[in-house]
Amino acid sequence: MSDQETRVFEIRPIPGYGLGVTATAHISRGDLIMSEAPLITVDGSSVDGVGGIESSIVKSLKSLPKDDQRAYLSLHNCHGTKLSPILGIFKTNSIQLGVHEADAGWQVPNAAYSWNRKTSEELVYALNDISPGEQITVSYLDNTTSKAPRSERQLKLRISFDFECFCEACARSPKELDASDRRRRNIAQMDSAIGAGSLMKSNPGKALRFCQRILEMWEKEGLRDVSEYRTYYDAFQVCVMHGDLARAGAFAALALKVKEDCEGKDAAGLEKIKGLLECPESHPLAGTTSKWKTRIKSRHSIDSEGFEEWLWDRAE
Ligand SMILES: C[S@@+](CC[C@H](N)C(=O)[O-])C[C@H]1O[C@@H](n2cnc3c(N)ncnc32)[C@H](O)[C@@H]1O
Repeated sequence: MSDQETRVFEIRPIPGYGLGVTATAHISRGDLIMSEAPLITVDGSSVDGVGGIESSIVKSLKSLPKDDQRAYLSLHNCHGTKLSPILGIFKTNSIQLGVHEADAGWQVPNAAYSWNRKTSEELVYALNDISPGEQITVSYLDNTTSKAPRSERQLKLRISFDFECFCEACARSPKELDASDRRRRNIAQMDSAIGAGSLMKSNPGKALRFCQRILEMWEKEGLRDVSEYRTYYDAFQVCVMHGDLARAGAFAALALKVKEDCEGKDAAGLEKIKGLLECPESHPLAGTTSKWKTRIKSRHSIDSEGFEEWLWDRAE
């Protein structure tokens, strides 16, 4: 965990949630909140079944100082007697390394964690600006389930963590919940239409409009996480495919910014997007058609006036 003096959070009981993490200073989107090496890790590919996982945890625990062993055993176990305490604690608190996904399972989290392969640490970055006293929250769900309608999210949280979530996304009025669920279904449909690939080629204006609407809808949902990276990258591909190198470059710049904000400057995949930002025409889809051909010189800078209108100008 970061040095006590520079810590911007504290761990304390939150009524109804057990222990939680609260900001002690102003935190801006893109700030690193904490970085921590795991107490123990289990390599799922080299252990056999549940028994193998348990033996691996026990072995790792025995090699730790007594204080760390006690710290492990004091963690929350939401699985009661269904699993041994060692396994129950592991399943309640472990994070899959390398998976993109602070504390409290939130559907509009203000922070997200990511694995840093270079330092072998889990990092938590702020997704929004966070005020002192505000709870720091991350999603407990994988990228697909966290984007699903409320009933699916609740079911998964009940099964995996045994609680009912009343975060601001889940505790909306029935009318607002209905609108939120519809938005999420709509996003999923547009996402798969773009993912299918043929839309990008046959109707790039519509594909770009879908990207724009997905971003707008997530903003309405109050969620600005690393999934924005994929949407900007899709928009990049639409533009590069049809020869608009200027907008492709701008979308690459936005994709890069999202990834750096949510996962830091060491994030996996940054080199690739930096390369595409420098040279969009190096992408394999570049110039599939010349429908939108532009010269890269005409790129607008992200901060310039009128940038948003220019950026989405080709959306239909
Ligand atoms: C990884 S632990 C988090 C630390 C836990 N709060 C503690 O006191 O040890 C997961 C557990 O925290 C609680 N929790 C997390 N987010 C919650 C939420 N939004 N609403 C209610 N309980 C929550 C649930 O009991 C869940 O099983």
